[in-house]
Amino acid sequence: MRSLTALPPAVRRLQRAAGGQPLYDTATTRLIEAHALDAAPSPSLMQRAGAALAQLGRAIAPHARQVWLACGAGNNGGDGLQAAAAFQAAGYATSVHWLGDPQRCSSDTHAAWLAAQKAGVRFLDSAPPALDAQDLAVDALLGIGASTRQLPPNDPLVQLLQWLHLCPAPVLCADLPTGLQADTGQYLPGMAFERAPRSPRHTLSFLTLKPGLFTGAGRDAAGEVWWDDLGVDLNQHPDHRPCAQLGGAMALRSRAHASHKGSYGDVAVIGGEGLYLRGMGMGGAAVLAATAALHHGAGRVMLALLDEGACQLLPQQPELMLRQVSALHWDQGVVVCGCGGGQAVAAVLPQALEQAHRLVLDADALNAIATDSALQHLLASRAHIGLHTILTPHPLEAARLLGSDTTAVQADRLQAAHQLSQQTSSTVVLKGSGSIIASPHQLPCINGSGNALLATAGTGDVLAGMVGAAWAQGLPPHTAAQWAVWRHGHLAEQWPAGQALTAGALARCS
Ligand SMILES: NC(=O)C1=CN([C@@H]2O[C@H](COP(=O)(O)OP(=O)(O)OC[C@H]3O[C@@H](n4cnc5c(N)ncnc54)[C@H](O)[C@@H]3O)[C@@H](O)[C@H]2O)[C@@H](O)CC1
Ligand SMILES: [K+]
Repeated sequence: MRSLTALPPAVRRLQRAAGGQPLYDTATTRLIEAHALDAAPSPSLMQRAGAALAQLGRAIAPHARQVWLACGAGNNGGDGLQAAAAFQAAGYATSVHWLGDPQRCSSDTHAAWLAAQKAGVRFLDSAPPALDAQDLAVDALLGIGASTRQLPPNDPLVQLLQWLHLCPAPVLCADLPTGLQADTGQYLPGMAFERAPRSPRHTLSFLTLKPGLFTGAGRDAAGEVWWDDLGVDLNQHPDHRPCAQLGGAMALRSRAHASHKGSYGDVAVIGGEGLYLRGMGMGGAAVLAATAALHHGAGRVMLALLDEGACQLLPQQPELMLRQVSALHWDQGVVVCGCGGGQAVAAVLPQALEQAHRLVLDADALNAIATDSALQHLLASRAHIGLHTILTPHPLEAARLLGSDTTAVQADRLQAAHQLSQQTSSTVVLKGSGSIIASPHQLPCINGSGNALLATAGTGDVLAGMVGAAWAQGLPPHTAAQWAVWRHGHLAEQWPAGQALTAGALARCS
């Protein structure tokens, strides 16, 4: 049994329920650190970081006999050395690989090196001790000071990283997993492994929470994320502005007894290219979006299939009202356009872009807009005439709209979502691990829920329907997107073990 009662109040396990936590980029974290260091705190920030690592380490691995710490040459390594002194003082057999040099390190790290020596920590220069699953390893090689450089395969840092990767004991990362970039959630070149690590990961982030822990490769790299502000007030200076916030649990408003279907808005889904057009029926995607909108609380859901009236009734979901596009009321409710729209959706987009008051654009609608400058102009003009739009691209769709490529989008997901939001004056949901929600003039949000069960066909259509449902029920667009993305991920997290997640089942979940 893990006991977390020994943790000091400043060390907080990040609960998914704690949405709204501010996230800070490296430049701002450095500013906060500099202001804090100016006050010459005692104990020093590094001593606090080391003590917090040791305390969390003891909670993660309460039956550890041995603790091994891989410490780099910079201050991240200094945090590790302070932790080593604390582990040794607490009675653990503690050993360290340190890549630093007492003649060349910072004064804080020098003090940490002296503390570790005084405590009796063993300094190693050959293989690490044989650890088992009860023991603990600490990654204190690189933190926010990591920079791109070419390391030869026999470089000691590369070797230590490999040992950490193959280590059977859980690994506690000091501040950041080594090589993960704090601002983007991408690994530095040469620092990523193809296979998942052998043991669980925890990360204790110091001073601030960093966006890179929650998006891109960050969630896999960091494992469970913890945070210690080291006793520093992050709000002490107006320049300490977060770059994003972490999205968490949200609830829709409770329903008044005296309400009716009109109180919860309409969603109209347009999509589902017919089989006759190119031999590929895509009605399922539109049905999934509409079903999800229905099961997530929209008062009424209309479905306009782009199949020339081939489908006349949906016996499996009779609540969905079939409509022709010409019969839709563009000024009412929310229009979700694009799911399974194929090539047929291009024909309805001019009208949707010009007339739909609240428009969610997904999938093929985004692809059609990316290749048509007239549609791009219509999209960008919507905000100027009081019409609102939410885009739900995956990285490739975002790349097409931005005229870039997936690698560039993934290299800085926050920036890509921000740029697309500015370019289109829309709320953007950039999907993927750690989905980003960005809107003009709002702090972006990184969603904290979800798992790889969602990596199956149709889950994006379900999300588009859920966004539409939340928006139709009266949430503002940014909040509606946040709610839907969080809920979508949360449902996947709650999915019964051993049961396959299908988009159809997800759409019916609420
Ligand atoms: N100064 C302090 O008192 C505090 C420091 N803190 C820690 O300090 C860290 C930042 O320290 P630093 O600025 O020294 O940076 P790091 O310790 O993260 O990294 C810098 C060191 O790594 C080397 N390095 C960088 N990129 C490399 C690469 N690709 N391959 C090999 N070596 C590389 C540099 O030459 C330098 O020696 C934070 O992440 C945090 O862990 C925090 O605990 C707050 C308190
Ligand atoms: K680290």
